[in-house]
Amino acid sequence: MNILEVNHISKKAGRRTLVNDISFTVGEGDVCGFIGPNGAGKTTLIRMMTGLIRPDNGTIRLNGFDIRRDRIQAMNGAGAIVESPIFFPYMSGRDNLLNLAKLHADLPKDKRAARVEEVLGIVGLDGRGGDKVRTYSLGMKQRLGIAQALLGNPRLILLDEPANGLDPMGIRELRRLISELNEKHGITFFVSSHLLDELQRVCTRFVMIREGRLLWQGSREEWQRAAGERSLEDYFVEMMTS
Ligand SMILES: Nc1ncnc2c1ncn2[C@@H]1O[C@H](COP(=O)(O)OP(=O)(O)OP(=O)(O)O)[C@@H](O)[C@H]1O
Repeated sequence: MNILEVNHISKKAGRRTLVNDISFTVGEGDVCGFIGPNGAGKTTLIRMMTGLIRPDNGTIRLNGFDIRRDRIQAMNGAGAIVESPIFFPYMSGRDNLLNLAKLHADLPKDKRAARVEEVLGIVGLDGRGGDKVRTYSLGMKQRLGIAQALLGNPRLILLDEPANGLDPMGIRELRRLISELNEKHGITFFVSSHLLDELQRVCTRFVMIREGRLLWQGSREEWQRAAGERSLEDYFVEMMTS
């Protein structure tokens, strides 16, 4: 089953076309890398996928629900970090999550605290849940962001440039967390990134865009067949410049 379907999506800002008739699908259980150079339209597309902005044309379905017509149901099964997650720095990670848990109508009041402990444990922040967020490293803030995305028990998580600004250790932890959530909890991921090497290690599928247009989509195996001996990075640069 396709957990994410993007059908003929276009978006203009004034006369400028930011996204031009893009279609692709992501199957349940995939970790899909979303690749494109700066300004390709990745953030614009992810913002449309989460219903933050409206496309001019086309439809987007999350878990089978149209994000425009049935946003609540569509986002019910999805979690997202689109801009850097914003937390109150003077509150603990745990209290931030308890606060955000109130937004999940399907999480009853008496289950909130247990769910918060559970997601803190999943992202490896259980030992630091009581510390104020301002004492967290960027990597810990990213993990707290993922914990927030996990609160509603999503089947799909969308991440826009989650590795931005992270050091190599932070990137490795993030990669491990994505793999673990995918393998142990069956969560599908759609992750935009410039870090091709990182994506190559974790992704089962790729969607590539340039100047608002779809350039390539396919599985890791198809990608490897096409790239041959070349590294993902070399092949990417070749496709982007051809
Ligand atoms: N509201 C807007 N009005 C005009 N132009 C915009 C608007 N939003 C985005 N753009 C432009 O659209 C293009 C695509 O932007 P977008 O942020 O989606 O790209 P991106 O692929 O996420 O890039 P990056 O990797 O640099 O974050 C950019 O050239 C950007 O300047």
